[in-house]
Amino acid sequence: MSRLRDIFAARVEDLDRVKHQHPLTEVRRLAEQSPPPRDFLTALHPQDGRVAIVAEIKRASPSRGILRADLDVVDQARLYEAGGAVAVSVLTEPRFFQGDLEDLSLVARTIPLPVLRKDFIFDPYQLYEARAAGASAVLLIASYLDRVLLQDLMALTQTLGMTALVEIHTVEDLEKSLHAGLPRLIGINNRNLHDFSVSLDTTITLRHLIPAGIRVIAESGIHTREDIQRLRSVGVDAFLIGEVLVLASNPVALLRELRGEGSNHGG
Ligand SMILES: O=P(O)(O)OC[C@@H](O)[C@@H](O)c1c[nH]c2ccccc12
Repeated sequence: MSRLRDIFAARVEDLDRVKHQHPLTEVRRLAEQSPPPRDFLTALHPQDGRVAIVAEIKRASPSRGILRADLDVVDQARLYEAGGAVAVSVLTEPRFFQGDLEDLSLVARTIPLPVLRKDFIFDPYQLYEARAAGASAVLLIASYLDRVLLQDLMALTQTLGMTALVEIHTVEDLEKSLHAGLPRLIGINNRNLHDFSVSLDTTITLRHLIPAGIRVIAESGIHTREDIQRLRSVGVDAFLIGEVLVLASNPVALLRELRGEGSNHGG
């Protein structure tokens, strides 16, 4: 549990500081004044039937270190939109991923796609912050949150008009999520957040245990068109892809290839 605990522990410290600078009442007011969020769930089902990719922006990760220190988040977001991504995920954790809430806010103001706040969320304050920054969705990591907290955060996310992406990695996480209310969207993380090992078999094992009606995103370790076809065949609705897109010299071309556009692999 150590790596994930370390990241959350750092996040608890960060949040204490932020709360002193900007009290909850202030952030809540900003959230309430923000325009209604774009619909994340609807975006996952593009009308033209194309493969739904949520493209991620991150400068670094604890498993890989620095990916691209000079990444321009606005340029990258525009490339993702041009490549046909249905939504964008922005890491807002500063220490391990070198992200910032301001990155999310810039992206949300620049492109029309819905934006996911990718962070280590454990406090309602962070949901108001997300909403005020223009997020349409937030990540909730089931393995870290107890059932009651998960339930409260899911409920507030919905009240604020955003979508909760409830992330699971094990059967226990799935059971906890289902008991915490009715998630509308579950992300199966192929990466073990405790030791960072990755296997797409995680999605293949857990997918069929998720009740009908819940949308499913496969997350992490997706590199090729073949990976996508393999995961589509077990009924995954959408794909969250970061590393290969951040490292790509031509993210537009890579997105098109991953989506099967303009290739002879078929859609
Ligand atoms: O870069 P990848 O392997 O394509 O993975 C993206 C995304 O799934 C990953 O960044 C992620 C999934 N769950 C998380 C939780 C916290 C931080 C990051 C993540």
